[in-house]
Amino acid sequence: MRTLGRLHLITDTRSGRDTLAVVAAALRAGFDVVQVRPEDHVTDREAYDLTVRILAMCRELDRICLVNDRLHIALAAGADGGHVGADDLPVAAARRILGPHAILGATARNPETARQAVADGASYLGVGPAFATTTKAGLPDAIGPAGVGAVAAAVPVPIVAIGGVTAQNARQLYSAGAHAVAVVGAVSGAADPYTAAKEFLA
Ligand SMILES: Cc1ncc(COP(=O)(O)OP(=O)(O)O)c(N)n1
Ligand SMILES: Cc1nc(C(=O)O)sc1CCOP(=O)(O)O
Ligand SMILES: [Mg+2]
Repeated sequence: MRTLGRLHLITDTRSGRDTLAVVAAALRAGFDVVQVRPEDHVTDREAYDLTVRILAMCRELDRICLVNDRLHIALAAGADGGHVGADDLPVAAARRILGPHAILGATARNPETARQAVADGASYLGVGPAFATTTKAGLPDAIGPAGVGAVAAAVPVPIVAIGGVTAQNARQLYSAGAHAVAVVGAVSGAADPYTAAKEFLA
């Protein structure tokens, strides 16, 4: 299994932005992982086409490409793995589908669910919301760096902190024990996504 990088871009297919241009900017700036996260209304065909194009961009720069929720698309496109949460396939089922070598992320918001997800086959955990976010509705309250750190201390796999992450607050999450941060709005919603992505590298 490949080493998981420390900066993950999650695509934003909502904003009317050019998703591919944002991905290109983030990769050029040095982001290590792209998670393709099509909105629920996006058809499988559209999601597949988007994944194939983003995967090609990742392959060119030897970066990792994951697919959120839709594991059949991850498999069909030949992506490096996928990510599942509470409303998706159970982690053990996702592992069976992706096979033993794929990267499999699972959302975990506390140490107990984190331990279970790892026992079921997760190779990394998405932990959040670290800070308040408007990108996704219906999330629980932010758990802060301390909540992220509590999960990191409970499991031996990399923790990817998500939710309200900016270039300014990312350091707090790494210090708390996160291996990586995952970002939507701070890059996709920026006037200049390349400059915004570069700020994370600093
Ligand atoms: C790295 C990372 N962490 C958490 C999530 C959220 O996954 P999930 O809870 O399944 O919610 P959706 O993203 O599917 O709306 C994630 N995608 N990535
Ligand atoms: C998709 C998602 N999942 C979260 C979770 O906590 O599970 S937070 C989130 C959205 C993150 O977007 P932004 O970087 O713009 O805050
Ligand atoms: Mg999901």
